[in-house]
Amino acid sequence: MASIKLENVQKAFGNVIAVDHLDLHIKDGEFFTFLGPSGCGKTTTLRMIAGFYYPTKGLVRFGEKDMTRVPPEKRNTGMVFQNYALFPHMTVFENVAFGLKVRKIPVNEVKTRVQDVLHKVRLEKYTDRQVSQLSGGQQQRVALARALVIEPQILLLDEPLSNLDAKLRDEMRSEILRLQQEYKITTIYVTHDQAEALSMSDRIAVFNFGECHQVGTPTEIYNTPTNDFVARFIGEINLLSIKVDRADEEKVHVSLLDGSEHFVVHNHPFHIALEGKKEQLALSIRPEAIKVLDNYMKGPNIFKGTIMDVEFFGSVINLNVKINKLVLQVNLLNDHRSSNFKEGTDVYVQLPEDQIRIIPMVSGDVT
Ligand SMILES: Nc1ncnc2c1ncn2[C@@H]1O[C@H](COP(=O)(O)OP(=O)(O)OP(=O)(O)O)[C@@H](O)[C@H]1O
Repeated sequence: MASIKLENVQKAFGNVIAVDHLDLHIKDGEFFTFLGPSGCGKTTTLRMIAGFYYPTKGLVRFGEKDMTRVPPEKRNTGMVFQNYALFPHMTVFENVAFGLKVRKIPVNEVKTRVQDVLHKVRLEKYTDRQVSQLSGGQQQRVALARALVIEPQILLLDEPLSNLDAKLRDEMRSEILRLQQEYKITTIYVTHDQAEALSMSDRIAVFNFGECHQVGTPTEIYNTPTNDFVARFIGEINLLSIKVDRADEEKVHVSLLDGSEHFVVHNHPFHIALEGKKEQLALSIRPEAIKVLDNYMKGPNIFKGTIMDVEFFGSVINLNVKINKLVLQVNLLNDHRSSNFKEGTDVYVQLPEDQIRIIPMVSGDVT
């Protein structure tokens, strides 16, 4: 096992800065995910950890050891690539044994180690099968076995499930987690799929345009995104451009930019840190945090609106509710009230003040 530290890392390819100002500390045994849209620098970062690329600036450490310019074969990392990169005309055994043979491990030991790892990934019956005759999921297991057989300190997985269909992907997700827990190996998982990231990771780093926007546990990232990019990339969110009218220790009073619609927000310490920020601010609230009231109540953040459309998903119902010029998305669990929600119906909605966060907008304007 090993912890990994990236210190102020930058990687440039000519004029293209693929990764910049990157500081990360991945703990021993952690399942850590790099999440972000295509081209945001996830693979480049993974490759700097594997040693396939050296950073233009900054340091890569395993534990306290400086690994920045150590070649890949001396790093003791196991990597699984998106396209598996297996040798199609070799057998399962030969594919998995390859890395051990390169390391000049004695034949008997190679045999035992390959058999052990094939047992772990449940492929012991396929030892002599050619890789080209395996299904996608089985090939993925061979790729995992090949990475694990060298007993790496660190396991690096680059979008390992993207070539599998939805059902197999679910199966392999639990398989990867099971293996990671069994081997207790520090693992970095690259994906652009938020559901994978949320369900598998101990912690997630969210990337965009070569920069890391937030690092946190899945609940931190979902419940307390630090800006609009993270909020929008993970789950659904209502974002409204606002200005702050006044704030005291407990509450922040805000309104839309044209001065209409006032909101009261519970003052999290986080909001104080936003004072003096250059960016436009947004009020953010998840659609499932908004309540539809049975009857009108007096209180802050209660608005009369009209249902514009209703999307029925069985267990949940998504509404778009128009409040004057605003449209809010409201997601509700399907309960006894669901038949009341029809297009054109008036409803009272409440935005609970402790569920609202004010965040800076770093990626363009919203309502
Ligand atoms: N070898 C290279 N030469 C030049 N530019 C590169 C090279 N590798 C990556 N880039 C650029 O660096 C940026 C980050 O690429 P990277 O592959 O790390 O993104 P990614 O987040 O892994 O994307 P994807 O999910 O599509 O694989 C992109 O703009 C990409 O075009």
